[in-house]
Amino acid sequence: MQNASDSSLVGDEYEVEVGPVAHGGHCIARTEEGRVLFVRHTLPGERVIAKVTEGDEDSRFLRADAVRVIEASKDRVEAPCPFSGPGKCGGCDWQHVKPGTQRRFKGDVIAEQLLRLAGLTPEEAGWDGTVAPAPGDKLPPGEVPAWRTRVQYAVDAEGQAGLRRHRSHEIEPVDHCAIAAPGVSELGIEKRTWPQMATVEAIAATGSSDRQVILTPAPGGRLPLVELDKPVSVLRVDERDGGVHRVHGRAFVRERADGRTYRVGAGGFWQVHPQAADVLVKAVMQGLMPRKGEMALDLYCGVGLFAGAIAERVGDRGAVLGVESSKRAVEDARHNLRDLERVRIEQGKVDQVLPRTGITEADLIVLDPPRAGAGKQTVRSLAALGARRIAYVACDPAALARDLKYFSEAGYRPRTLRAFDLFPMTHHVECLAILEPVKKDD
Ligand SMILES: C[S@@+](CC[C@H](N)C(=O)[O-])C[C@H]1O[C@@H](n2cnc3c(N)ncnc32)[C@H](O)[C@@H]1O
Repeated sequence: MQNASDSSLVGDEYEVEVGPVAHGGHCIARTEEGRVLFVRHTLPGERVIAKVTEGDEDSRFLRADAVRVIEASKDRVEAPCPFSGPGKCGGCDWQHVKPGTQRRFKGDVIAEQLLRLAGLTPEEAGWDGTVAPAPGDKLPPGEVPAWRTRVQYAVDAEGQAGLRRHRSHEIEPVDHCAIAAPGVSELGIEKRTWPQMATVEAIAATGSSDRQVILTPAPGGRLPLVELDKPVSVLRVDERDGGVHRVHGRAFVRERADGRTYRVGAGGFWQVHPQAADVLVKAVMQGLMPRKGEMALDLYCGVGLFAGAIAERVGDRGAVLGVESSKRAVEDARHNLRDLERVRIEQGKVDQVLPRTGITEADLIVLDPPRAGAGKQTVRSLAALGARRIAYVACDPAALARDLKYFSEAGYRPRTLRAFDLFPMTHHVECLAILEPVKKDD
């Protein structure tokens, strides 16, 4: 993002020694005058020329790209993707870093957030400090896990699909995304033009051959006749109300996890890494250890992933209540779990639905909120239900740490914490905290 003010420092260059990794895919450095820089495309310990990309004289910190490396870290590699680098595609943050070191960086960020926002050391959080790769993602040097089963391409004025540059509306033209799953790459979105379109989202389901393309026309744009080499369903986003409508084929894709098939309608949430749903279900079940006859809540339940897994385990005498705000996802969840009689799905926001249900206690709770986390009020009302264990699935370690602090104030502490690298090459990381009530004599 260019800063146009008179005091803009965009374009200025500083030679700096690079400090630690910070949350967001950059490292911290200071200029000789003491200005704080968030520098991308570098690693801790490097000496680089950092060119300012955002900020002015009055900014608390400046954003910058390392445009020249003077002293390289031993953990630096040549980025396997030619579209990665200063000013290019903004999708990946760590292409230039060895995969094991990427995971170490993510671990450093989690540790820093836990300490700063929750006052927890790794030991106190029940975490061994590691970030586990997804099964199959440990590859020979130079090879990149092709994990993105959902890719949103932006389309330029000529109808060419590309990927957005970092913090920008500008588009980097690409002929292939290195981290796109094979099912997405095979659709060849980059190989044809998309006149009058603003974005094209490609989805390749896991465990079924379903492929889907969701088109968003540019303002006033008309839908093109879409003919791809592969069988694919096509949907379009209505620019007036944001609704997603079927053009041809199915209005959903079928995903598989934990031995069940889940229908996911357009725009509905499903984990992007093909192993993620299985990895998380397994870890949540290991952490909660559901018992026959227990009553569980699956909050922010999407299309019912954890509700389905828990319901199978608590059996006919148990019960599961799922809560989800998206109407479409609720329809899918009810359809997906229709064989499980003791599952009920309620539509609405967690903080509004829970009081309405009249539920005053639960044995187990899973919550998997969006990036912002659950927040103080919701955490308090969950703690009041007295669950013997709570599984908190988090895609943002900062939000997790904030909510862990609220849980601690409400009498829950982490029993274990695990972290998974379900977004290789990017700064994103998934965490799972299993919480339990603090005992009186603790
Ligand atoms: C990270 S997704 C998790 C979905 C599901 N647990 C899964 O793994 O597939 C978060 C979900 O929460 C829903 N959501 C967002 N805000 C919500 C709220 N305040 N109350 C209930 N659901 C919400 C979103 O629609 C989305 O489906």
